[in-house]
Amino acid sequence: MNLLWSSTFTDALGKLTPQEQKQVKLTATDLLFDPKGNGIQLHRVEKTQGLWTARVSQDLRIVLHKDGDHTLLVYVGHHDEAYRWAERRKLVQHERTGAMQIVELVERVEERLVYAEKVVEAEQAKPLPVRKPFAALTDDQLLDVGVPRDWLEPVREAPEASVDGLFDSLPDEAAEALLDFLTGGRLEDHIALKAAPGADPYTHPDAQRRFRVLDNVEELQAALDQPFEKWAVFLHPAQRSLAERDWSGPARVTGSAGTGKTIVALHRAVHIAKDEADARILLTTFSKPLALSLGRKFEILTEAEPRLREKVQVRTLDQAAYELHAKHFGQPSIAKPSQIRSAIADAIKAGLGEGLTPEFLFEEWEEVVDAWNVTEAGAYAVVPRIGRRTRLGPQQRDAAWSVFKFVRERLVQRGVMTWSQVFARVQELQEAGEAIGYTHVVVDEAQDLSVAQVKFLGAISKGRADALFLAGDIGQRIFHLPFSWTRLGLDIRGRSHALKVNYRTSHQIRSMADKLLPATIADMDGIEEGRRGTVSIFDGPEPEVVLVDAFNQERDIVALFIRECLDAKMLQSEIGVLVRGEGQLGRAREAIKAAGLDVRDEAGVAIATMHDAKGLEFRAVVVMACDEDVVPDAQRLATIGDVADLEAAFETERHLLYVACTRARDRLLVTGLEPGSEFLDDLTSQA
Ligand SMILES: Nc1ncnc2c1ncn2[C@@H]1O[C@H](COP(=O)(O)OP(=O)(O)OP(=O)(O)O)[C@@H](O)[C@H]1O
Repeated sequence: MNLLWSSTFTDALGKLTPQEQKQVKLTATDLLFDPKGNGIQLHRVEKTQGLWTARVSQDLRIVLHKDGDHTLLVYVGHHDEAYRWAERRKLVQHERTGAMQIVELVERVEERLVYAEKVVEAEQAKPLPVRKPFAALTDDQLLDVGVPRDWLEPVREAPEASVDGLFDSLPDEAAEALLDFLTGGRLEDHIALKAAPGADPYTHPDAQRRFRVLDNVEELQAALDQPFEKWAVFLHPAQRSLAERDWSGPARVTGSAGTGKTIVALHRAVHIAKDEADARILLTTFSKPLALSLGRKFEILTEAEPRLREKVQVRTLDQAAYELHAKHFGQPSIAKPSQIRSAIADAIKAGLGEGLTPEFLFEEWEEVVDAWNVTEAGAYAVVPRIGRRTRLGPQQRDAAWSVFKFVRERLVQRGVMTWSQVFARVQELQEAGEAIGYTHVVVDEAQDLSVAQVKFLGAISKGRADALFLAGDIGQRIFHLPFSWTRLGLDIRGRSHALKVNYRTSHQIRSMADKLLPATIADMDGIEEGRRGTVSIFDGPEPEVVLVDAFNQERDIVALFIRECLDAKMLQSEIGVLVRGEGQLGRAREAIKAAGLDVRDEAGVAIATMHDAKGLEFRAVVVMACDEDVVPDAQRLATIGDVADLEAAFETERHLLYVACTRARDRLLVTGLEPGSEFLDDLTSQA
């Protein structure tokens, strides 16, 4: 006997009070021990075959589906409402795909009446004919993407204005396919897998996104104990397949912001931990706040199986390299950027680096000399100056090298080393076959890896086919100039796959943010990432872009927006105000104060720079201070020493605005002073 639960049960449970949730937990646990429900009062739901209710308390009922070997928890709610829910649904195996679906009954009569009324009204007013976007689709086309047979006609008859309601009623796989079709995609890209005859309808990939088999009582209790996170259980088939595949080499999951790449990385780590007895996994990312957040999610995911935690370490990649260095060579003392700058300044004072600016030399050090760990003049003459397009003649190279030699000597004198040097030494360990303590590395936010980090990971990927799994979005690269991974020994060609369902951001906000980036972005290895064809799973209000003439006008508009969000029952902590840099944080604070709130309140409205916002999400976001000289950051662009690098830096500024806008779930407001950031023209374009 199998006990399963569905995502609809999870949603309904989340709406009950903690006290009610406890009562449900007791009854659900009883059902696990007694799936036949002998000791529990069960009642058949008269109008629907296979559905029953189980009594939790005088008022609460769990709705169950019982069929052969399976008992499925589908819903929970107060008596009348639970029955109403059950009477309007049935569970059926889809005739074409073989996936089990919860199908809403089509209320044909009622619909026809409403529709007829609309037609009459429409005739009276003589408006344009009603557009039905799916009218021409055949039964086969619709069945192939998982539309239930009962819904073929209602789908074809649905007027464009009512498609949102239609999508709410359809199984997710069908809704996603039709939504993509509506926005220019192809239904052929969504043809569902067909299960083998006689296969368990609950194990179909589309069924697994809504149903979960409970293996043991710990799993049920863990799921019921805490505010239940859907991502921990109900993966999209594409997410599950990437997390659980047997990869033949290093692999990468891509996808635009909010498509669940982090979720896949987490599930990948858990999958390896479950699958491989001797696995030692490093689950990592680039910043401490992101590593903390990854760690918290990992705890949630392993709630039912805490023993898996012994196999996984969550920390930043720098921290992991630091620890390895400390263990094998002693604790490194890391050089600060200010030390490098002052060494360059001293070298110039000493007459070195003739004709080259300190800024150019610093960037050359960061992007080329240190990044590639170039230690000799000969190597500098041949190093691929990727990302640097200003050519250096032999004399300039010599002049530059004299500075870098000086800097290297200075670092040795001071007993400090750069991160690149730390990674290079740890990489040598790995290449020499020393056990570095990790069998697998799972990296989130991989678009922002440095050259030295990619080289190190490249060495790890040689160890075993499935040693390395990366998650990242090239469109969100905000820290480094682009470079080729393949040239550094990390080859993911043929193993990079994009996710297309956005779980975080409303359709309206995502569509607007997408306009900031081209439809396709290629990385330096020529791997193309198509960004179109992504669908959001929910709708929301249109985002707004407002430009004003004065700071106080902007402040008042933002304050009003925050008040509106609070009136709409959002918590303060669910609202974020994001700005380009430290210099604009004051504007954010003023707006929050003007909304009558305390800026020091830890649980208050969050304020962050766009860089720090990476990895965060809020129900409402204000991207503030998008002025002409702030986004892109005019000061930063002015200090770029290599003129040819300007273009690449300009792109990272665009990425930053994309990252900021895509932190929003339901509401987005973008503000600035007239004439505003040039990127806002793209954001508001009609294309
Ligand atoms: N299968 C799922 N079911 C429910 N929610 C999901 C699922 N996958 C992802 N989410 C939710 O969608 C949101 C975005 O997920 P996640 O942070 O993994 O996306 P991402 O692609 O890594 O985003 P970014 O590129 O902005 O870092 C999160 O709130 C996450 O919990």
